[in-house]
Amino acid sequence: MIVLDRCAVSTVDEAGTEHLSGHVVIDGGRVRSVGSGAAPRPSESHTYVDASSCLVTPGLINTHHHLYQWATRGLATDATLFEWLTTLYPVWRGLDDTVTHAAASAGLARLALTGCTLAADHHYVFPSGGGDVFDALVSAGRRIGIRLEAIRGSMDRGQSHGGLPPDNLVEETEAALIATERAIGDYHSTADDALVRVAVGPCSPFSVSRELMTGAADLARRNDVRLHTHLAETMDEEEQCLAENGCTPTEYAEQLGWLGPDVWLAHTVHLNSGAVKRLGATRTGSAHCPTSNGRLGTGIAPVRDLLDAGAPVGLGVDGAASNEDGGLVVELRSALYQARQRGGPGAMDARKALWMGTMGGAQVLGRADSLGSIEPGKVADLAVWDLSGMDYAGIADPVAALVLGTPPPLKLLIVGGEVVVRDGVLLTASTDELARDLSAASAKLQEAAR
Ligand SMILES: Nc1nc2[nH]c(O)nc2c(=O)[nH]1
Repeated sequence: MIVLDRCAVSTVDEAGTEHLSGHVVIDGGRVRSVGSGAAPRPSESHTYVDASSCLVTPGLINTHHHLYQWATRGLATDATLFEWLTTLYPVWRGLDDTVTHAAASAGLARLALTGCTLAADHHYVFPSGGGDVFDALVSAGRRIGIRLEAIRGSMDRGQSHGGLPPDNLVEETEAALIATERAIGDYHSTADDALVRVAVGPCSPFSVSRELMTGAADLARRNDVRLHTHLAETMDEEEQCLAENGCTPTEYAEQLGWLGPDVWLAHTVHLNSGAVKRLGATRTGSAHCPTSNGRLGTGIAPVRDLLDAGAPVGLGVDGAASNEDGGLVVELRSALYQARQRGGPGAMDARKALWMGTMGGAQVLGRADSLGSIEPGKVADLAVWDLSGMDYAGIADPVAALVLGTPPPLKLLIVGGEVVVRDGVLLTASTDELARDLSAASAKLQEAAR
């Protein structure tokens, strides 16, 4: 049992309940109580934490990532998405299970250290001869100790079929579907506090055939798991889709059965008003990736419009090859700034940004019944932000300090009642070791690409 006392609490519950001086009691991996004033002292043995000068929020939820890309940061820094991908595909050809494990471990560590308790990772590169890279990803998740939505991605449309990736990087359609179903059987858990869930994720319309898109949707629905892909990220994609299919990417997705409450789409930058309405009406989720969209110069997603239309929207860090920082908390501020650049100062406030990074993400990943807010009975995934010190001195509103101020260090990161980060230090792995393995993995990939 853990008692967090004398802290500000932003519960992110339906009513937006906050306590300027309050407490949270955690028992058996769940929230036992949350409220104002001093914590009731339990009679059972417990760990007492004086969390004054801290803000407790739900753990942040990252709805889109490509963890393997930690091994290829800093390349093609001034390119469009298609130029960036065609530069990186040959490097990713060298990916294997050792590189994936090192990259994913470092990426998950960075996420944990920036407040993330659940990360969705879209792994879509499976080079022949690379060993079991999906297994390496899941094992990295277990090592670092945050929850993982492991998305078994795929590509089957190489250049000889009009796709963007080289032929030597794509899988056969049927083989990709069989491997995806195997990943679900091996790793998916339906428990409401599951540490690992599996979703189905053909990569993007320009790297996946129509057959794989529809086959993946059938497979996911047969197995009752979620569906994920990239959509409407650039105008290049839209132009290609119009030329090939005579419709926009959103219309194409709908034709293939790819809108619905069990689907979430990464980026959704280029949406016309009809597309926004369809995503809202079908409750299709969006993973909004503001930093990556800025790094690749793809545009500003219509997040305010999507929320107003009733579509769930969460935040995504995206792969570290298009977001070298790789941290999650800073995405709260990026999302707020981008919404305001598009829609003016009333388009988003700090609390809505925090909502997107927590409850919005839980909705997008279909886990809002157990995660995303601090309420009795819910799973105890919490970030305890340390707002002591000069950087936060005198900022009256702790939520504004979190979203608009310097990204704060963590006093604690708690996943299902287990402490993963204490006083800014990751407890589950040595960051020196992670850095050493990551450097070796990056060098190995770049060497292989020469
Ligand atoms: N930002 C990204 N967009 C993508 N589209 C695609 O097909 N792959 C990617 C990717 O890795 N990052």
